[in-house]
Amino acid sequence: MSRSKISVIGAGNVGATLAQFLAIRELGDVYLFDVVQGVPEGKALDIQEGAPHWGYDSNVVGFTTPGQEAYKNLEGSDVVVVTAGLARKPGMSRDDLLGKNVEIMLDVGRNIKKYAPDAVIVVVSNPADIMAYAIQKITGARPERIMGLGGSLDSARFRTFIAKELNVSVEDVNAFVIGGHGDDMVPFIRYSSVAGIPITSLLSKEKIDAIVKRTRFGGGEIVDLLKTGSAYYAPGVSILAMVESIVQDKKRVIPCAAYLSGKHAEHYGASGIFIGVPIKIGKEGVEEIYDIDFTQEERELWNKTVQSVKNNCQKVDSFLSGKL
Ligand SMILES: NC(=O)c1ccc[n+]([C@@H]2O[C@H](COP(=O)([O-])OP(=O)(O)OC[C@H]3O[C@@H](n4cnc5c(N)ncnc54)[C@H](O)[C@@H]3O)[C@@H](O)[C@H]2O)c1
Ligand SMILES: O=C(O)C[C@H](O)C(=O)O
Repeated sequence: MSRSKISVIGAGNVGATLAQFLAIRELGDVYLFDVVQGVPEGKALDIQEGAPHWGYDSNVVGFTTPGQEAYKNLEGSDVVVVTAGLARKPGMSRDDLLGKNVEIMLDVGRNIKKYAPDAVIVVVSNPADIMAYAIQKITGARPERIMGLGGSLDSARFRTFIAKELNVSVEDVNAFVIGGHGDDMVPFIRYSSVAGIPITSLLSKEKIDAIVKRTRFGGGEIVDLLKTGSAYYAPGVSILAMVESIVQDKKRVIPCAAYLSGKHAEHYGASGIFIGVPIKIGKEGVEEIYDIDFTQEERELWNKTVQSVKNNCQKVDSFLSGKL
């Protein structure tokens, strides 16, 4: 069996961390791209030289993109992960990155369209649901081939905080977060449990509210601590889980930003946008979307997050108008 080819565009904190995780797990050969001269080559070589200790045979190579010739190396990618773009600093929201990052998506997306039109695309650049929408418009790829990072990371945070509060293994905590990857994401309390026991019977309402709040602002908590950028270790492994499920066709069910149309659009009251919902991830990308029930209160939270994603998609539409 030939090795998978995984391309990572953006060799910054998230991209380089992911590249190393991919190599350590030997999920395929890793191709790293960035606009800053020498950075992708240097980081790829550095990761490659650790191989004897880790024991992996994955090839890790890097390419500087100005002049666009480098992008030819995207050809044959099974997966392309987009981590190129600005990260926020204290005082900023993810939405503040929209203007600059959508410009970067135009450059990146055009090259994916040209060289890797059949790849499954994982969009990480923020705001991720909105950048997934932009990448779909720019590449024209089938929406099922595109997913955005959000829930995989937010759920990992939610599970971590529940496990720490109860002093139990994270392995036994099941929980997920849906909606946009922004401050109005929806940590789903009713579907969260420890070894099948609902968290509502283990934790007080006050404790759960505090965990939900911390999860919603989990990205901002790290930004405030780091000061110079945003999280990358937990994002790296959250993307790794998605890529692993694609290249190994594992069919994992993970909440991610996926495109809603047809019966799912009707169920979720949101059509033609990417937003976090539980999906089955396999070789084909988004292989199934699960429609989950809402109580009245949950539906209100859901509608709020849908509205903010929709507003941002309109900004992308105006930006891309006349450019495609
Ligand atoms: N969706 C999520 O859950 C999630 C999680 C973490 C980070 N992010 C986002 O991922 C992005 C990257 O974060 P980071 O911490 O790695 O930032 P970073 O600044 O460390 O790295 C970004 C890299 O992108 C490169 N870049 C910029 N324009 C490019 C272009 N046109 N082509 C190729 N490369 C280009 C930069 O040179 C830089 O190396 C940010 O937008 C951040 O907000 C999203
Ligand atoms: O918070 C950010 O800006 C980065 C990322 O979306 C995160 O949740 O860590």
